Amino acid sequence: MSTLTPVSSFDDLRSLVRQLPQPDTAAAEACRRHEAELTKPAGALGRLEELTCWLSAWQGRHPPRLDRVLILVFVGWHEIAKHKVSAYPAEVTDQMVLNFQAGGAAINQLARLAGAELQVIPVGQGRPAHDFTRRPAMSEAGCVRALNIGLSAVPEDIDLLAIGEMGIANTTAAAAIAAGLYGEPATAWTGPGTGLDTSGVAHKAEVIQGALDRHRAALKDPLEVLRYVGGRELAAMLGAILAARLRRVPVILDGFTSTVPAAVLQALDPASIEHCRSGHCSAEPGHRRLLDRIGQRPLLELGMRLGEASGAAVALQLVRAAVACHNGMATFESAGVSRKR
Ligand SMILES: Cc1cc2ncn([C@H]3O[C@H](COP(=O)(O)O)[C@@H](O)[C@H]3O)c2cc1C
Ligand SMILES: O=C(O)c1cccnc1
Repeated sequence: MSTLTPVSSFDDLRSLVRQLPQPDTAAAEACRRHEAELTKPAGALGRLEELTCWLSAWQGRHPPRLDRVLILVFVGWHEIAKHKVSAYPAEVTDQMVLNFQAGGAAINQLARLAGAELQVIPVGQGRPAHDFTRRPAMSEAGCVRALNIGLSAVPEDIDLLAIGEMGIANTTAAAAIAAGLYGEPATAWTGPGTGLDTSGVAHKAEVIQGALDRHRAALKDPLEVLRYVGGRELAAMLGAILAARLRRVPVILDGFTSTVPAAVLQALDPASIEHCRSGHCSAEPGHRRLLDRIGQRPLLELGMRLGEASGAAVALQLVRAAVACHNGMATFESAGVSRKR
């Protein structure tokens, strides 16, 4: 398998973003033409039809296929957790890694059901992202290491990738990045995460606002925002989304936290996340706001608020439904069905 060359600096990453491959418009066109021949009123499968042509465009083939689907869950640790910004204690992150390995987490069940391989990738275990109320969450070298973990995690022979995360307190980092990226107050992006009450959310927003105020001068550049107030699993997710683009692998995004790295990438180049679709809109209030900002319409809205790629994994069933119809249906001609009058 060919490997993508790791980046050695933020500038290196920026130059990768300037060389992004484009979708295969001929494959997408072949998909649209075939869609029109299938035994149904034109457009009757609604958004499922768009999904198949999106797959064709990025896979560069018609018909699209879903033989190998991969779910990557990046795990990160956060010193910011000590500010009581999560409803759960920091040790849950390690405990959940064991739970993933034992097959007991929600994503283990959903990945199996979706016919997807699941890989859980710890990012900087033993080296939590620093308390960003005091100093940057990561050095540039540390952030680059995390980006490279994501860049190298995407094989070239997969048909579809879903990404997700685990890391107690990472909705704090995600909200801080979103606020920093768009230059907005922390309150606009802060939510309950694992289940804070109203006063807990207010405290979380204060912690984030304090960090934004402290680092204000550094928050002019999207990658610096990620480095100052982010976390290692968020950087790795950005690397994986970028790797997928470079390999022309379509991506399903999960919740608020996994959509934030996509927004950072989009801030570097507005067209850089065209290979991504939002699997669902989570109950974390910042997610709807972020999806509007990056121009994505989620496939599902189920009130899920888990992370772990769980919403993306449920959405994979819709992608499978779309491909099953597109690749399995008869045409008007083959079935002898009359066309529109
Ligand atoms: C048992 C458990 C399993 C999880 N799986 C994902 N998360 C989710 O919750 C965390 C983010 O929320 P916050 O910022 O409020 O800590 C992340 O680990 C995320 O993946 C979980 C959280 C818990 C408690
Ligand atoms: O939307 C998310 O990504 C989310 C929400 C709550 C907890 N963890 C993740």
